[in-house]
Amino acid sequence: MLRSCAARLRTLGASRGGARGPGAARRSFASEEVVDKDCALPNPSWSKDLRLLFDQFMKKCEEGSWKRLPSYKRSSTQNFKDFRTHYVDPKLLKEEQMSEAQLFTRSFEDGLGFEYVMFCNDAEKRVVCFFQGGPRLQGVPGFTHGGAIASIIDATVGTCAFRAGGVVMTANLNINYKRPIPLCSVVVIDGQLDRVEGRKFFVSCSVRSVSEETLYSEATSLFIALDPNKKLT
Ligand SMILES: CCCCCCCCCCCCCC(=O)SCCNC(=O)CCNC(=O)[C@H](O)C(C)(C)COP(=O)(O)OP(=O)(O)OC[C@H]1O[C@@H](n2cnc3c(N)ncnc32)[C@H](O)[C@@H]1OP(=O)(O)O
Repeated sequence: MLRSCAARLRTLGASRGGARGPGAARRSFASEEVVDKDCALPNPSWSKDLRLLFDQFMKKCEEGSWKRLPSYKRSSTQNFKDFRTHYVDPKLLKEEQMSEAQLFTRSFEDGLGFEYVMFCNDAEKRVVCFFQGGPRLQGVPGFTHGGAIASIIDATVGTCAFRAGGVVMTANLNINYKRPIPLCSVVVIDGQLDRVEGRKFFVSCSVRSVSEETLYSEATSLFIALDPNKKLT
């Protein structure tokens, strides 16, 4: 699996006209189309497994019960603009740093970090994420770092809570790591909103292999919908 992952990355580099120096990477990053690119679509680094799952669920979207969630390096939706003005103390915001800010799970070059796509089924209160962790997410040799797994779990269960409760933040995330995830393999994260108590959204998820034979991790979480009358800091 690792060899095919490295091979895919080599072709990716070639398809981009070879290696790029940091300047080139930053130049391409700075251009608007890169920042506004929908990252939740296939790119050359996606494995066959990830493309197959994507195609399967795109068919479900045509049937109407599921919806693919676009994903960007930076979110310019009104929700997040309100978030910043409403909840963040302007003294904490250093504009020059904020101009570089982007979603952590979208801050790696194609294929090196988090390759993923999420689909939601609001009727079932579910969000499913197909995740391929790249070579920059290594923990122990050959396996995905536990913090990277926690990040993609947080994003998946967080999106589940967000769809039900709007602007939420993670208050608690408990993960049981049952089996290590081989680096560059594809896993299925199935998030389910379990219950809502006022501003508290309880979401759980499983992380399984594509064949569903291996249960890698299980998690429970609590997200809190932000109180418009409370500052965060
Ligand atoms: C449109 C664009 C789409 C994009 C989609 C992207 C979606 C991404 C989604 C996001 C993905 C990434 C998300 C991230 O990565 S968010 C980043 C990580 N999280 C944080 O930094 C949050 C830090 N914590 C806080 O800011 C506050 O504690 C919050 C805001 C969470 C609550 O402070 P607030 O002052 O508002 O509320 P409260 O303290 O009155 O508590 C309220 C109730 O909750 C109960 N409680 C609180 N904490 C815990 C706990 N640990 N266990 C059990 N219970 C807890 C508490 O007892 C009370 O219960 P009750 O007395 O009412 O019964």
